[in-house]
Amino acid sequence: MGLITIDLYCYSTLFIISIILLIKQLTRSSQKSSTTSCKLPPGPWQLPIIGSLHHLLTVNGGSLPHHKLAQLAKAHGPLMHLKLGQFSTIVVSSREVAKEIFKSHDVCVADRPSIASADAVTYGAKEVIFGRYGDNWRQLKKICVLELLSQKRVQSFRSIRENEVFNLMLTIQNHYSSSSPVNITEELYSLANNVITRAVIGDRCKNQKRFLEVVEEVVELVTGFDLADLFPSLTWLTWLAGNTRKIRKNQRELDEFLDAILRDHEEERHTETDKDLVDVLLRIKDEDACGDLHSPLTREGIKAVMFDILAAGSDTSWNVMEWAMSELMKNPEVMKKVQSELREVLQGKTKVTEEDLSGLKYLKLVIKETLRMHPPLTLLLPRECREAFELMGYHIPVGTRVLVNAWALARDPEYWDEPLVFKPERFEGSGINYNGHCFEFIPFGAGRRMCPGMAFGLATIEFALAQLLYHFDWKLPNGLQPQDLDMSESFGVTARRTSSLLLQAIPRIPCSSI
Ligand code: HEM
Repeated sequence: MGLITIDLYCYSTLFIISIILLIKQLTRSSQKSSTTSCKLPPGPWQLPIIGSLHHLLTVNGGSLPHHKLAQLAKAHGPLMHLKLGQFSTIVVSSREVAKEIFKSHDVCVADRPSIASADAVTYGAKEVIFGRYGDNWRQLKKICVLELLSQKRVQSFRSIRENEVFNLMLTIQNHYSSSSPVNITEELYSLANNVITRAVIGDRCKNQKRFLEVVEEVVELVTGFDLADLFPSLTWLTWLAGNTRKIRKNQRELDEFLDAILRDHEEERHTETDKDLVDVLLRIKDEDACGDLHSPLTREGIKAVMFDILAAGSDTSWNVMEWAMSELMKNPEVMKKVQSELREVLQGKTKVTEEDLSGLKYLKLVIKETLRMHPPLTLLLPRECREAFELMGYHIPVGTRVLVNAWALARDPEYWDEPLVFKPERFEGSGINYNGHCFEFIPFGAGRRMCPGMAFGLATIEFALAQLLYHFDWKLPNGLQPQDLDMSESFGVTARRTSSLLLQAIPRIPCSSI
């Protein structure tokens, strides 16, 4: 779900592409692009073939696309036009432009671009994340919102969260006994993966470890608008990069896993109760005997949705928990305040349940502030314009890609006091929430394509952080000081930490099984 991954080695490839495309362009010089006569938004200067791509390249590969785009927006404005490879793209970097686009033109930008690698692994985008806007997508989104990820369903997975978080507490306790630091990055990754996997497929997967590896490998391959995705007409480039082969191989393996899981569920469904999300999907498929669904839910459709939820649900939650722990280590006074709240509210309880969380106001502010400074999907997910429209006096033609720099919006000094300081108090009584209407803060997106998994994600994040901070005190290992903690981020599926977070845990309140 990330975007542009471009490294130095790309320069030479870009040069070759430029030559080939230049020849193509010269031979077609009589054909005029329909967009050239339109008044497009301003943007940085473009090269004839590669467009604006060179503006995103850096000599040392240091700056990330959302950082670069934020810098460019300072020079060219909050509505900026770039040509990324073969695609005309607008980049939104202000609250006002985001509001205009999501409030007045959301339906025009409700499509996702067609990305060959994503289509391959999602059975032709027969799902929610990459699905083209239309009846099939609307039906699946409704199933997601009302059935798979509703508040009630999220509640029903409470015992999974309680059980997995308890296992995490035991693992950390064991690290203390062996006096080795905890690799909190790895532990939170496993936690997020286990919770989502059990919710989607239950405990019924043979060789679950390999299954999750395949899901991760596939996600990494489809994330990027790498060169092959940016120049889709150059099929040889995809071949050269080896992407097609890798994707085909992974897709086959992924499909075998998903198919076996689905078959097991089909064979074992004797009860009326849905044990996991695959059961829910099978029930909806069976109920279609009444013909309620606009288009029947197929086996492929179910497998595509299973992949969607596994892919979207794990890295995002993991990422937020990891950054929250990092920011708390960097800001000891915030750590002290959140731990005092937890210990005051929970009053020595050794068994913490989700019901105990309602009084944890400051913890919720800490999570909000983490999502402000570190939205996992820094540029949301790319949209594509399906109907031309006018925006701020500019013409936005059909087919234009739309990127919203949520990371830049949440760090803009025009909307935020001391935006680079981790200050959860800023949200106290502010009325700024996650609902996609406060456009300076949209970590879950906005409009029709907004995230349907917010309740699911927040439930895991809140419960895990509460327990980590309540049962243990935390120290940086080897005498490292908070100001020395490396907070650099790398661009991938989500904007994660570059280095793993290693911490020393000191048990404070004993933890017993629920
Ligand atoms: C803190 C955790 C999460 C964050 C910050 C997050 C953020 C996002 C964002 C920014 C988008 C794109 C919205 C847009 O294009 O406007 C998105 C889409 C999506 N997310 Fe999440 N997400 C999180 C957790 C989850 C979870 C746990 C699930 C599922 C269990 C999930 C499922 C989805 C799906 C299916 C979409 C595609 C929606 C569509 O295209 O209509 N997300 N998410």
